[in-house]
Amino acid sequence: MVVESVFSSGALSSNPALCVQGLTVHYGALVALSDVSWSVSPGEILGIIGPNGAGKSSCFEAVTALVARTGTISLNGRDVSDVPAYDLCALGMKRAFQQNAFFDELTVLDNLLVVLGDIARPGLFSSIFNPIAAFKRRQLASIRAATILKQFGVHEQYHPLSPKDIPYGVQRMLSIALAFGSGAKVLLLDEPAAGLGGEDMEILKQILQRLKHEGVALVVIEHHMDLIMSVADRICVLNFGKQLAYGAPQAIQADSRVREAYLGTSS
Ligand SMILES: Nc1ncnc2c1ncn2[C@@H]1O[C@H](COP(=O)(O)OP(=O)(O)OP(=O)(O)O)[C@@H](O)[C@H]1O
Repeated sequence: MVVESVFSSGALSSNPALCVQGLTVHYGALVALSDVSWSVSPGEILGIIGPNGAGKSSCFEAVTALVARTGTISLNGRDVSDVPAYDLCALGMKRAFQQNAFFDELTVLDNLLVVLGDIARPGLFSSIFNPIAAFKRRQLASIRAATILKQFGVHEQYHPLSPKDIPYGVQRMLSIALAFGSGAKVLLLDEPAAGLGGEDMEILKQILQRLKHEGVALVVIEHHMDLIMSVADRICVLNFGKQLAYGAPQAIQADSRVREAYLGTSS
């Protein structure tokens, strides 16, 4: 048995925000994920790493109920294994995807107002019968949306633009802001650093650390080793759909099985 039991090693958090146990995903005959278990507590960052095709995104697909899977998933102590994807969001589990997806015909600010939904929308009745109140509500929502965007490094000059017209690095931050929306207890980020340069990488790092300090439980799939090793509290390493290792970043970096999986050599 290659995988050390995460239960016996005491590595599973005692009071997790999100806990997955025995997660298994099949795509037809292909076993994309096999018996994977990890957890993350409020104010923690769990990194998920592994070579291409290791099953990292499938892990998120499974956790967010977007593919058929077996295993159990609990959110703040509640078994949500049978809860559909749209209800998981209402329970505080949010996710940003590997590819950016925006409403390009709307401004950056309006993209977030759409996500904020009821908070921003005055409603037909109030728009017709109380337009001033509706206008004020919309104004307050815009101020709130602008504040959230700035917290994610999307500065004011980008708010009136279409997302397609802002720099790629800012688009990645916008993706995270849209996923987070009005708040999240658990935030799943799929390769947030993909394609980012030095300065954007530093901004991303600060965003992750801020969310962590605010008590959000973060699960981050990442290929960028310097980033994930510097911010994560624990790392789960996947290889060919199996959990190869699970532990503190230092232990993972020293693990010869991990080096072999990445480099084909344990030296
Ligand atoms: N919808 C699907 N149908 C069939 N096979 C799939 C599907 N999605 C993923 N796979 C396969 O499942 C395996 C795991 O894929 P997955 O995308 O989860 O890996 P990954 O670790 O996220 O890879 P990457 O780092 O390249 O994004 C791969 O062999 C992939 O080809």
